[in-house]
Amino acid sequence: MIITLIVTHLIILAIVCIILYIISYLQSGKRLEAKGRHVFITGGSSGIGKALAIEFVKKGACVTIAARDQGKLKEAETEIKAFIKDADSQKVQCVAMDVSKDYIDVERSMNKAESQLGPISILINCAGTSVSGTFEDLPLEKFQQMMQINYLGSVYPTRVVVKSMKTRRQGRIVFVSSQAGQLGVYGYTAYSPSKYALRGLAESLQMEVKPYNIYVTVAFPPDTDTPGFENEQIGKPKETQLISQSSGLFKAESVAKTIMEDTLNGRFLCSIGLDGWMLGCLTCGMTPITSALNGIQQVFLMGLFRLVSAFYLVSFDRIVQQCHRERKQKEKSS
Ligand SMILES: NC(=O)C1=CN([C@@H]2O[C@H](COP(=O)(O)OP(=O)(O)OC[C@H]3O[C@@H](n4cnc5c(N)ncnc54)[C@H](OP(=O)(O)O)[C@@H]3O)[C@@H](O)[C@H]2O)C=CC1
Ligand SMILES: CCCCCCCCCCCCCCCC(=O)[C@@H](N)CO
Repeated sequence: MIITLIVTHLIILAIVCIILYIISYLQSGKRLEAKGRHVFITGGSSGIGKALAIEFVKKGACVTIAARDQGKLKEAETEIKAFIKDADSQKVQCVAMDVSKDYIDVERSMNKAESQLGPISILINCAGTSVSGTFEDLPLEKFQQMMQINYLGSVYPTRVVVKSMKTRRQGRIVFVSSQAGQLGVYGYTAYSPSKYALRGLAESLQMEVKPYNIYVTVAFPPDTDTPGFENEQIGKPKETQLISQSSGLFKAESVAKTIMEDTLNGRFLCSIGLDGWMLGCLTCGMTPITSALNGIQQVFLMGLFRLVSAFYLVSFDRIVQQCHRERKQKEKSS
């Protein structure tokens, strides 16, 4: 009796695995080799973007980094060039542009980069910034600024490359969201929505461009030790700090390695770390199933992770209550 039960379960499990394997095979792109490709990275002069540039150069790619500050760009360019393997075929260059202001300017800068290093095969939208504070304390302009830089600043560069990627029937487009684009966090009422928006964009765009052999990846990094992260600490509410800490602090290099691998493998969802993996399974929704292993994990673990999330939510609630009490006490004593 027990043996029949076990065998039946194993058969069902095997069938689920086979189905998910077939689905993932149909949905993911074939691996793209980075060697010789032109990789365009916005926000490539610092933090995660710079680490990505280094990883791609190590793989033999040609890289353009884009950001606003020319001085920082030049410094990063020199740093990245030190990782070049084949000086004859590999080039690294930088372009100064603001991803969020003027579409025509973005288009002009990117076309110029393409005239030098060839058509862009991989676009990484990494330029972004964050702001934290309570909803009523955040200046209203910040809500607009976050959407302008983090969301529209990814729409514009993507608009520039899609047409030529479609014609060439090849390409990868990456959006760097955040774990704060998977769950709302105290203090991130302006930042979180701009990162959630990227996922909506990524899902819709993937459906449109798949017939052209273009694959979209959306990455959800946790706190990562970068100049941007350091800046963000100033004025960050204690609640935001403590809640974010639950998924740890990662190195830009390891975040970049994971993003690069998932991009080259044509994976839609890219999670970093153990909590990132759990969050990815829990919030996968209707995202394309591009890895059989991920699909199987999602099917079998989603319910369990919902239970795990309840414990996290209780601990977040405690943090908020505790900070609230502390603040009240401070107000009283002053
Ligand atoms: N570090 C973290 O904890 C996490 C970061 N992220 C996301 O990862 C991305 C990179 O973050 P991180 O490496 O920490 O950031 P950094 O602040 O270290 O680097 C940001 C980069 O983006 C560029 N940039 C910013 N605004 C613009 C703009 N308007 N136009 C062009 N370039 C711009 C900056 O250069 P310049 O100022 O010269 O323009 C810089 O090169 C961001 O989108 C961030 O939201 C997600 C999760 C966690
Ligand atoms: C099964 C359920 C598991 C749940 C795990 C939950 C962990 C949530 C932590 C929230 C982290 C938010 C980090 C934002 C980082 C960021 O974007 C800024 N640093 C930008 O600069």
